[in-house]
Amino acid sequence: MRAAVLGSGNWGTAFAKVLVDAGHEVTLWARRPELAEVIARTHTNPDYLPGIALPPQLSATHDAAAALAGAELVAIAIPAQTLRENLVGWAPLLPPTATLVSLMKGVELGTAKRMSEVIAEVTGAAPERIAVLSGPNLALEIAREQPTATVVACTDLDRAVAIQRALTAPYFRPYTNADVVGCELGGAVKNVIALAVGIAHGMGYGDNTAASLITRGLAETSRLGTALGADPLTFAGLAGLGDLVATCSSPLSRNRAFGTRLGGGESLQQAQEATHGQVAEGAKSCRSVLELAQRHGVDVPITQAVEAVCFRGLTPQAMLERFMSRSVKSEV
Ligand SMILES: NC(=O)C1=CN([C@@H]2O[C@H](COP(=O)(O)OP(=O)(O)OC[C@H]3O[C@@H](n4cnc5c(N)ncnc54)[C@H](O)[C@@H]3O)[C@@H](O)[C@H]2O)C=CC1
Ligand SMILES: O=C(CO)COP(=O)(O)O
Repeated sequence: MRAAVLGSGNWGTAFAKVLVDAGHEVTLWARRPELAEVIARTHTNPDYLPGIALPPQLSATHDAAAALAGAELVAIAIPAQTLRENLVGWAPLLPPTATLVSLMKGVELGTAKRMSEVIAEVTGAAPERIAVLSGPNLALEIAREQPTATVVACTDLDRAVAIQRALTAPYFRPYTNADVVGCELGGAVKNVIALAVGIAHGMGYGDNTAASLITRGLAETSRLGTALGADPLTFAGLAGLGDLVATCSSPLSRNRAFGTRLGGGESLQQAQEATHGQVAEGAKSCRSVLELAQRHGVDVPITQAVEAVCFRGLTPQAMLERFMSRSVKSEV
């Protein structure tokens, strides 16, 4: 199969390697011509995955038309909030029958749309042609070929199975799921919960606090997802609990690290500067996830508090006090 991966940051680059290792002909698109040149010449991506040897068969280009020509699978891994503007340019170049796979974990600001919804809207592609990949997929671990499971979600299950087969590599094991809404929401909301866990970690709190936030974060994600039509069981799976645990526990997570900075007393701007251009999606998607929840009348206290820390001057200390002083209730 011929595949294009649009976005050569951490995940786009690692995912392109998975595709090559699964036996495909892959071209990686980089926004900056100089990065495309370095990847093509050195078979490394020093800006995002230093020390990782990329397969020499992996092509890299700054020319989106060249990357997309003849592609049967197009995977997109750019910051969620830049998807719409980029897709407008890419849409005329997309092969008409290609499967479009979102690797992104965010909800669009302003519209509160999921990434697959933005793809459908801008490209006009039928939902059956659009798939979502989600799960506990820290890019660096996958680039290091550490055994990892993932989920391919598509409303067209035959297509999900075809993608699953195409992506299977010795260290990468995809499962299928027809619940696109649940898989996408699981991925987007866990970034917000990881910010909360990071904030608590930055304040010096330990594993009880983290596990409490993870578990109640999962409850909040399930509540929102169910209200939006997702299958509640999805949140017990890789795109729910799996990704939440990986992201909230790992020092590799940009969202958790971002939260740790906030909890340690840094401002939003300071934390943003420290990411060196790498994306911490939750710091933006907390606003669109909150909007989505408010539209559907769903209580999302952790998301609401994270949004307030990021944008309304709530202090980390006041955030934790707010959680602990909520009215007592039954767990389920
Ligand atoms: N890094 C990871 O472990 C995983 C990331 N994801 C998701 O994948 C998406 C991409 O994440 P990463 O690759 O990690 O991000 P990253 O920050 O490592 O790389 C982002 C890439 O997008 C490019 N970019 C930045 N602004 C752009 C713009 N305006 N237009 C076009 N390209 C632009 C950057 O140059 C870079 O190549 C995010 O939604 C993230 O949540 C999902 C699973 C795992
Ligand atoms: O989505 C991820 C792991 O599944 C990566 O999380 P971060 O974006 O927080 O690094």
